[in-house]
Amino acid sequence: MNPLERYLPLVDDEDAFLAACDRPLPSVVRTNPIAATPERVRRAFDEEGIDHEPVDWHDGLFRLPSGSPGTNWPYVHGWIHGQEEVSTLPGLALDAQPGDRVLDACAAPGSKTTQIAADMDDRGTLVANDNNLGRLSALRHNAERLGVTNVAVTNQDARNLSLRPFPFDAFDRALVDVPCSCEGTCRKNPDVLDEWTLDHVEAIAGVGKGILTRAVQATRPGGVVVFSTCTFAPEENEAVLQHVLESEPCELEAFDLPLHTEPGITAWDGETFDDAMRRAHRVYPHHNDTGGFFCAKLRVTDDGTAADSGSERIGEVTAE
Ligand SMILES: C[S@@+](CC[C@H](N)C(=O)[O-])C[C@H]1O[C@@H](n2cnc3c(N)ncnc32)[C@H](O)[C@@H]1O
Repeated sequence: MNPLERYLPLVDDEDAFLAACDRPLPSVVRTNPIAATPERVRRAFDEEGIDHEPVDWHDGLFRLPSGSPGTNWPYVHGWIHGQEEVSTLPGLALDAQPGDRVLDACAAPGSKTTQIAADMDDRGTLVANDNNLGRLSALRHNAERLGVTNVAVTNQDARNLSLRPFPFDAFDRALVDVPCSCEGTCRKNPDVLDEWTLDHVEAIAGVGKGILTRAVQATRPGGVVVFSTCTFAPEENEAVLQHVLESEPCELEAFDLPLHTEPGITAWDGETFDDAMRRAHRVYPHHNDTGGFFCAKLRVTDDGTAADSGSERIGEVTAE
């Protein structure tokens, strides 16, 4: 069975949803405002004869109908970064400010990290953590190419993230872009549907719960935690949020996104979720001709336990 059929009861137009999931996704690049303006990038594309189309809801994004972004010189100069449209949404929700202390708990290869660094005007502290050392090399390369200097790279299991390496005991904001079953990337990588199993969905949802829990604990009261996945599976989305709402001092906050989204759901497969789940956003491919995505914003409400809960530092820390 095609796993996408699980979600037909959730969508407004079943045929349009399945047809969109079957169409290849165009390459998209994000302007890196540390190095260039959207207008400068557009002129560079014109000068080089690179086909490009604007994205109507974000003036820094361009679709490249006929090319891979890594082969043009605006890329080599760090003016642009290949990043799917929906992948820019968590950064918009996080709204990081210059001088903030920000955690990116699952950061590699750094698309969202480098977007957040630009929002911070490359000032403050951005901790880019990932448990996969190989993927962290790609993050370091991207940060260097894009001229990002406010990033500290850590190699920890985010479920036990230690704050000992840092001269502060809580973050102002955290992004939790967890590993997932990646169903929403099927337009780019159809293999994800062939490899799909419910056992994997449930196992990876457990990892998501652990990472989101620790990120909330590591964020100061009043701080913001953004949670995102590229899957439609409620087990990995609403059920993870429900777990954290019940166990940590935080609440779901309403927020706007500049494209068509649907609210998070309040029931799935015999389970019910908090009504506030409707404040989360589901992105279906047929509404904006994008990948699939999920994004929610939590506000930490009470004094959590940001300091280390006795866990040992697991990985190395290197200043970027
Ligand atoms: C969806 S990807 C992150 C993409 C990244 N945020 C970006 O925009 O480029 C999920 C990441 O989580 C990492 N990961 C998986 N389990 C983890 C864990 N327990 N702790 C920290 N990172 C983990 C994976 O190595 C992977 O790089």
